[in-house]
This record gives sequence, C-alpha cells and structure tokens, in this order.
Amino acid sequence: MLCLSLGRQQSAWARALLQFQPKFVGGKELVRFIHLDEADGTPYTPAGIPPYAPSLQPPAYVVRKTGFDLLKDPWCNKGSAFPRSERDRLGVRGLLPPRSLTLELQAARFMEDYYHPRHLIPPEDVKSGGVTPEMARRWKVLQELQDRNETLFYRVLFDHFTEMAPIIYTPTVGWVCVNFHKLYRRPRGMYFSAEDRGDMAAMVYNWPQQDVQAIVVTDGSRILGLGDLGINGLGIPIGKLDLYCAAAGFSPSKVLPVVIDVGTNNAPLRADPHYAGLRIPRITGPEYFAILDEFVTAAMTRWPNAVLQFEDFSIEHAVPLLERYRKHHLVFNDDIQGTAATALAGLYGALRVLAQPASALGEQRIVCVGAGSAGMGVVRMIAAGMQKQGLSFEAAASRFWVLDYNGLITASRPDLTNFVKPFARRDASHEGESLLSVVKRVKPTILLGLAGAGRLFTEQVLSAMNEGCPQQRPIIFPMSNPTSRMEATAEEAMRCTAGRAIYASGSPQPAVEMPDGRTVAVSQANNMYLFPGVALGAFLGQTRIITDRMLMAAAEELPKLVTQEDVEKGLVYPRLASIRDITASVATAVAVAAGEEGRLRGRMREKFALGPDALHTFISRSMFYPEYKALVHLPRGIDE
Ligand SMILES: NC(=O)c1ccc[n+]([C@@H]2O[C@H](COP(=O)([O-])OP(=O)(O)OC[C@H]3O[C@@H](n4cnc5c(N)ncnc54)[C@H](O)[C@@H]3O)[C@@H](O)[C@H]2O)c1
Ligand SMILES: O=C(O)C[C@H](O)C(=O)O
Ligand SMILES: [Mg+2]
Repeated sequence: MLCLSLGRQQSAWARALLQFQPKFVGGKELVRFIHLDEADGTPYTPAGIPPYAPSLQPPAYVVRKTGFDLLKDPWCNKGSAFPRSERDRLGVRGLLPPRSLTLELQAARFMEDYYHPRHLIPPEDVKSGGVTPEMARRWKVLQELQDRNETLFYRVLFDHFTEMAPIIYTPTVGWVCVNFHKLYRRPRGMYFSAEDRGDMAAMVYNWPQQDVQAIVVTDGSRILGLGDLGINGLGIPIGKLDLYCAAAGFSPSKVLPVVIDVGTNNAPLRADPHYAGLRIPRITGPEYFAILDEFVTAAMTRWPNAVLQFEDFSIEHAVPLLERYRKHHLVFNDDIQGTAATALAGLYGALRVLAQPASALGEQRIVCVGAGSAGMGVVRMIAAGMQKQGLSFEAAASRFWVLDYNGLITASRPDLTNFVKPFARRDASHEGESLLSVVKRVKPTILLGLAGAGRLFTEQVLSAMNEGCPQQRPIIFPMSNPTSRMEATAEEAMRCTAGRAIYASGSPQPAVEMPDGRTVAVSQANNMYLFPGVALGAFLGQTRIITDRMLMAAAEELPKLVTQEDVEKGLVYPRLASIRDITASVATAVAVAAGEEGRLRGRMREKFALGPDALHTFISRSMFYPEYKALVHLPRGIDE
C-alpha cells in the first residue's frame, strides 16, 4: 500500500495506520509513506525517528537444507528471486539465473500464464519457428516427466527416440530457447556470469555431483540460426545432454549443462522484465576470455575427467576458444568439429547412393553458403577428406566456392580470417557474386547451406542445381537450424529437381510424395549423429585431448552404418532408431584412432590391445540403460 502524506504534519489517518498496521509482515513492506512537501510537492524525509511497529511474524525462517535440496523444497524455494546474499549463504549461487527477480514479477508472470497461456506464447510465434503448438505441448509434457522421474523420462525417450528427438532437441529446442525466460520453472544446469568473477572455483562445488563426466557449455551468442539469446541459450546444452544420455548412455546424474552469462546484445530480450540474465551488452575482448578461462579452470579442476563440449558460440569466439583449450583439455566444439565430421560422413553416404567410391569426393564441385564456424569447419573437413584421397591441399581447396552474407568470397576481400582465407577464390572478378549466378556458372555437384538465414535455396537456385547436374543426382544439404532457418525444405528441393536430389537437412523433414506417386526418402544431417559418440569414446578412453584424427575416424565410420537397403532408398545417414548402436560404433572408431595415437588409458587401453571388437563390447556395456535399480541409503560420514 502506498500512502502519500501532504505537508509536514502527517494526516490523522496516516498516523493511525502507522500506529496500528505493522509496517513489515514476513519481511515484506506493506505500507510505505512518501512525504511530499506542501508547497512544491517534492518528497522529503520527515524529521524524527519513526514509531516502532513490532511484527507478529518472524522476520526470517530457519532452514536446514542448502543447494538443490533447498530449491526442490516448495516451502523455502524462491525460484529466481533468491537475493545474492542468500544465494551465497545457502549454496545456490550458480544454480539459478544470475539476475534476482522479485516475487511481484514472478506473480505477474504466473497470472499472465493463468489467464492467457496463449497470449504468453502465441501459437503463431510457435509456428514461425517451424514448431507446431502440438510439438510445444509435447515438449512440456516431457519436461514435466523429466522433472519428476528421470529414469522413466529416459526410458520413453530411449524407446521412442526417432519420434521424440525433434521434441527434446532440434527444432523444438529452438522455440524453447526463444521462450526460455517464460517457460522457466525448475532449475537445471549451472549459470556462471561476469559478476561471478573470482568465485567460480568455489561455485562449482554448489553442484551436487562429484562425478561429472560431460559438460556442454554455451554463452548463448549464436543459438542455432536464431541469433543471440543470452542465458536463454541454456536450453541447447540441456537438449544436447539429453542426447548424451539417450544416445551415448551417459548417466543423467553425471552430466552438466552450463551457460556463461556475459550479457546479451539482444536488446528486446534485455529489456524484457522476465529475462533473468545480466542486462548488459555482451562483454568482449580480454575480459571475455578471462571469464571463460576462469570457468574452464574451475570446471576442469573439480571434474578433471569430464569431456567439455562448446556449443553455439558466435564465430568471433568459437574458433579462438577452441584453439585456446584444445591442446590442454578434453574439449571440442560441436558446431565446428562435430558438424564438419557429420557433413563429411553424409557426403561419403551420398557417394554410396551414387555408387561411387570415396575417392570420387575429390572430383566434386562444392558450393557452401555460410562461412561461419559451421560452414568453414565443414569446408575444411571435406578438404581434409579429399587430401586423404590423395589431393594436395591446393587442389582440394580449388573444389570449393564459399559464400557469405556478401556473396562469393574471393582473395580480394580485405580482412579475411585465416579460417576462411585458404578457401577464397583467386579470381577477384567474381567477388560478391550471388548464389544463383555461382550455381549457374560453376554447376556444382554439391550444395551446402550453413548460413542460418532461411530459404536461400530458392526455386531458381534449386532448378539451376538440377540443370547443372545432368549426369549425377545433385547433392543438396540445407543444414541450417531450426526449420525456419533451413535453406530449403525437402518438398521444395524435390519439386525443383524432379525428385533427383540427394537431400539431407539439419532439422528433420518428412519424406516427399512426388506427383507421379513415388516417395523420395530424405535424411537429417545433424551433428547429433556424432557428438555423443565422439564424447563417449574420448571420455571412456580418457584421451586427454580430442584430435583431428579421432574426428576423421568418426566421419569415416558413420556412412558404413547405413544399410544397403537404405542406401538404395537414397538415405545418406543411418536410421536414428539405432542411435545407441551408431554411437557405440562411432565411439569405437574414435577410440581406435586414439589408441593408434597412443592416447588411450585404463581399461580402454587394455581393450584396444585385444582389438576393435573388444573395445566395442566394452563401450556398449559401459552405457547407462534406464531401468530401476535398488536404492540404498548411506548415512552421512560413511564412504561409498
Ligand atoms: N546441421 C547441423 O548439425 C548444424 C551444426 C552447426 C550449425 N548449424 C547451423 O548452421 C547455421 C550457421 O551456424 P554458424 O555457427 O556457422 O553461424 P555463423 O554466424 O558463425 O555463420 C553464419 C554465416 O552465414 C553467412 N550468412 C548470413 N546470412 C547470409 C545470407 N543471407 N547469404 C549468405 N550467407 C549468409 C554469414 O556471413 C556467416 O558467414 C546455423 O543455422 C546453425 O544452426 C547446423
Ligand atoms: O543443435 C543442432 O541441432 C545442431 C547444431 O549444433 C546447431 O547449432 O544447429
Ligand atoms: Mg550447435
């Protein structure tokens, strides 16, 4: 209640209120007096000591719980409204979004949801992300299950992986991230912010699990093709780690999703009252790297055996961070390295569909739209694959035409990064050439999309692709995510190529029914095929670092797993229903490569000496399977 009191004399009713109404109840101010000067209306503080008004309610509650136990107790939980001092006192710092909200804001959000759930997340917003309201509903149902019974959650996910992957992961996870601040209910994962500098080494001990085996971290700066989503990006590490558990058999209790909050350049999000990240523009430069260094040191000190996956960092930091840590820690960047290996695997798969040997890779003409972390990672990896087939680096590089926002990239461009420079075309006269013009001139056999900018493969581009490839089926991979950002749908690609395209998209697409009654199968070119296996092989083998050779082994293994029957249908990746077998085989290939480099340790090293089959069996048997086990209570003070 707000009482305005005019004049130096308090009105009688104001004095009465002050006397009889306790001013603070349960630590919450109920009545506030603002005194305004009679003459000019300016607020002033009245002289004298305000009367003592004792409350009948305690000003504080005593709690015996700390950390997650406290957050899971509805009586003492305040959600994202815990103030900073309490977060420190109660061991919940890092377990909640960095900015403390208020009870009023929480109540307002609840009431919005109570009255207008459709208004909170309008269906048209859901659709524009390529996600239907039914997919959003299913995500909520699964989320609620995960919050109350993880074993059951993973069992249903495990048994229905093909159907549920698009719900817990791409594309629905994109919608989740956009709306994360509205959907936030229960704490999951950890938050480290720029304001935590100096404290991260202590904060990691707020996480209840001593044996963390896999961490996926983002700074939210490039979430899928949706741009900067700040701490809302945490949805991505959560989704990736769901796949670690379902596909690679990591135990759900031993994985940790993390978001680093260095601010956001997404101004509307920053201004949203429900957004719980720091409301500052992104920190960059040396301060940014100091924050990341502190997090990596803290995490690797407490969990030295964990594999650390970098996810959805903008290009500005993705490459430097990978170079910074990859020689010292068990880290990889999924968007650069996982995507690259996946794309190369898909191209080997496409060559199988074309009944061509792997050596035919070096004969392809490849146009790649998007020269960011994913695009250039893919281009470099395919070039490495061509080198393995006997081409020199220069000969391999000459097979590529790379475009970015400004069109075809040539060596005449100022400020080309070392990442891009080797693949810039030499002929400056084509600088900035449009995609359509490049496709008509070059007649590529392979068209890759990694721009995150929506339907860049227009009807004209797709038709030109088809006309330029009369002898062999054109290979078209619109790999950008989520669905709203992909370069062409499967239907568009098939319509414009008379069903000839060998098609694989980043987000899932249905098979296409052609007017002549044929059904053309399509694949999903998503790094989910590889990152779980890469991480599993590296973690179990404790390989200390993840090398290019290990990643190449993963890329070469994947296409071998496509059945001949599926190859004949035009599929370039194996079926997701067998994701566990895929992951076990990929992890084995990664481990064999690591063994050949002398990097395996412990039991994996022993198994390596016995051969790949022994490794495969050991890896498969190490995987967590969701089933109920007997629970044993261990009193405090007794070691496991
Ligand atoms: N399928 C997968 O497994 C997979 C893996 C990683 C990334 N991706 C997707 O790839 C996309 C790009 O990711 P990134 O990390 O490389 O992003 P990025 O921001 O680092 O790079 C984007 C690139 O696209 C270019 N670009 C933007 N608009 C363009 C336009 N209109 N025409 C031509 N080029 C344009 C930019 O200039 C830049 O070179 C995202 O949508 C992401 O979801 C897919
Ligand atoms: O998250 C995905 O679906 C793939 C990839 O990591 C991406 O950033 O798009
Ligand atoms: Mg990614």
